[in-house]
Amino acid sequence: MSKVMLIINPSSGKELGKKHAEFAEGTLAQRFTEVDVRFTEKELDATQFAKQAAQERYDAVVAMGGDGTVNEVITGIAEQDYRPTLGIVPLGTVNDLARALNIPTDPQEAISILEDAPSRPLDIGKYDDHYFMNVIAVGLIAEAVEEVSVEQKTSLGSVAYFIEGLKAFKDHSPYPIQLTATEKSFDGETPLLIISLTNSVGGFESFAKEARVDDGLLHVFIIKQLGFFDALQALPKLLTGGIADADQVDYFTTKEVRIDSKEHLPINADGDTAGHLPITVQVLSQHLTVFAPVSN
Ligand SMILES: Nc1ncnc2c1ncn2[C@@H]1O[C@H](COP(=O)(O)OP(=O)(O)OP(=O)(O)O)[C@@H](O)[C@H]1O
Repeated sequence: MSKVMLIINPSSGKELGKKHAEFAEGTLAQRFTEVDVRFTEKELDATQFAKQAAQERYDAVVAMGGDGTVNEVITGIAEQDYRPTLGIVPLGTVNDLARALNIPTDPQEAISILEDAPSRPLDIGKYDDHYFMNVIAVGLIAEAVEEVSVEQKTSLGSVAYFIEGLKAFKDHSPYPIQLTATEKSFDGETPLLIISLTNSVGGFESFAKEARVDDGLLHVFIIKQLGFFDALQALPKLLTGGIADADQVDYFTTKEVRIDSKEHLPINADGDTAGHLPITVQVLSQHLTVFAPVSN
């Protein structure tokens, strides 16, 4: 007897959740004896469903939705002693965790893989009582997220955020940040600070090319003051080479970092605004297991 809970956000991405539900249920039925399908109706439903799946010792919980839905599912199981294996069917715009795990961004293909994909360990991050699976950003990205319209997001995907971010570089002075970790301290100004668990940030799969999903590390990028054209020149590196070795970037890895500011700055976690500084961010090394194709 094996049980899986399939949690679907019907509003994610292009609202394709209902269309893919039947195929997903059928595919999971090849692997598990019982498939419990739940549709979310509002914020935190996915967290509550996933928590219940952990408490009732389901073998697996599959999140079908955008990064917000996957984050909610992870939040639901992270705190539990018994944690079901996670499955992901990406329906959103960015889908960073799916990219990092080599899970196809085509929903049908991602569903097919769940029939027999092996599981592998997965790091997640924690700050205060929040969890994240991909990225924490402080600074310009928060502005960019608010400026991007739904139409831009649908037609341009992650490039829309980059364009809005570039515009914001022109209009804003950098933010005062104090950062403290065993490996490094920083007290200065930055337009953008990024802490990543995986290689894919904002849909750019080469952003943190050193990062592995189970390396037990936070990858910290402090972008130094940039002009608009410096930022534009960084684009090829973003698309292909990774930005850790760019002149305008301070990069290090750690397991825990505290970030503070004399300003009341919002933070962005996995693409959504979530709380304010100060925060202490830590990695929970290999805290979850996740179904994913055999990685390269
Ligand atoms: N039935 C629903 N109708 C509207 N909103 C919902 C529903 N169920 C859940 N939600 C909310 O939708 C939020 C966003 O969902 P999600 O991130 O999965 O999709 P998305 O925004 O389209 O994806 P992406 O950000 O990758 O483009 C969830 O955090 C949740 O609060």
